[in-house]
Amino acid sequence: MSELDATAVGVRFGSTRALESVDLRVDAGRILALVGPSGSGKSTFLRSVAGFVTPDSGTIRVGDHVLVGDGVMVPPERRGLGMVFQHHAVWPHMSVAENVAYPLRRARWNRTDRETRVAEVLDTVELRDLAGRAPDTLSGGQRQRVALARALVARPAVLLLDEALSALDEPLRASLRLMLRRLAAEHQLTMVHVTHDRDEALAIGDQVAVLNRGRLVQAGTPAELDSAPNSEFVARFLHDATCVAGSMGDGRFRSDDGRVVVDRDVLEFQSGAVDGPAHLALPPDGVELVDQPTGDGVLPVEVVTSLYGRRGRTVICRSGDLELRVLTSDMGEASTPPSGARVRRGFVYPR
Ligand SMILES: Nc1ncnc2c1ncn2[C@@H]1O[C@H](COP(=O)(O)OP(=O)(O)OP(=O)(O)O)[C@@H](O)[C@H]1O
Repeated sequence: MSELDATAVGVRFGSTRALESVDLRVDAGRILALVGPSGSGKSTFLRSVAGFVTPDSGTIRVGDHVLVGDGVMVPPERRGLGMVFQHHAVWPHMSVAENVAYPLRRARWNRTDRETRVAEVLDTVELRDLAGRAPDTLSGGQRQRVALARALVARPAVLLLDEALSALDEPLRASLRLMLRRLAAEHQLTMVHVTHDRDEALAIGDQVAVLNRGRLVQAGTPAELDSAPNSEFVARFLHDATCVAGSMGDGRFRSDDGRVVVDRDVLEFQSGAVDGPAHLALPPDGVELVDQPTGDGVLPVEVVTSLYGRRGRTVICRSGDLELRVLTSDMGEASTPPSGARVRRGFVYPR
């Protein structure tokens, strides 16, 4: 049980800046979910912690142990970390138990201690009954749990998960998310979980960090990120928000084309007050469909199509060049389709 502390980590591959002065911290026994679009630097961060990538600046510490920085670069095998990848690297010629025992064998544990520890870990990941099985007789989810057990067996200080659930289908994925949450709580395991799936990041992380183009954009609890995205990018990425360019003035937001005019009362300013050029981000649950195309904060829309979801139907509308998503609880019953969308909540950022 150790905290992970990364300060000002920078990584460059030739002319590509993969990470730029990233600060991230995970408390002991907590899960940090790292999310961002493809190429944002998630794997590079994880690989820097694991020791497969050498940062050109910054410090990485686990507990009191400096892994990177101050002239130190500890090799991967001496970092005491566990890692699980998307595609389970389980050795086909070894049984489940032999796979899990492998790190202990390399660390020269004696046979009795090894067997006790392997049985314990197989219990943890609910695989004890399959200890003697060959990996090619297991399901994908079972094989991924073997990889997890092997990463856990030597009691890593921090567990690193690189898209570790991404190759699995629901509902297996959901059950492994729960298993990871339980492991962190019951065994006080510190984890960094990299995923491109924002719902998974919010579900699994005690803290969620959003990366974009190698920079940390926002970090906070899932509730903080959900309710207060600090930038247009996070509003788009986490909320599917529609973004409109315009400006703030006279107590309202007005889009450049004049189609969207919204009173300040329903607007939130997560990155401080804005006066002048601005972006308005409209999350789907911040807009409601109405029968009239005009009115206060209403823009005329045409319904294009809709997607069913458990929280309601997401209606895709068009208003001029703008494509707008609206989360609605009732749709499809009305005899005439809605012709307006009223803004009830929007986020404003400087432009
Ligand atoms: N070994 C490498 N050599 C050169 N460039 C690299 C290397 N590894 C990563 N990059 C570049 O660094 C940037 C960040 O890549 P990284 O794999 O960390 O992103 P990611 O967020 O994990 O993406 P994905 O979700 O697609 O896996 C990208 O521009 C990528 O092309």
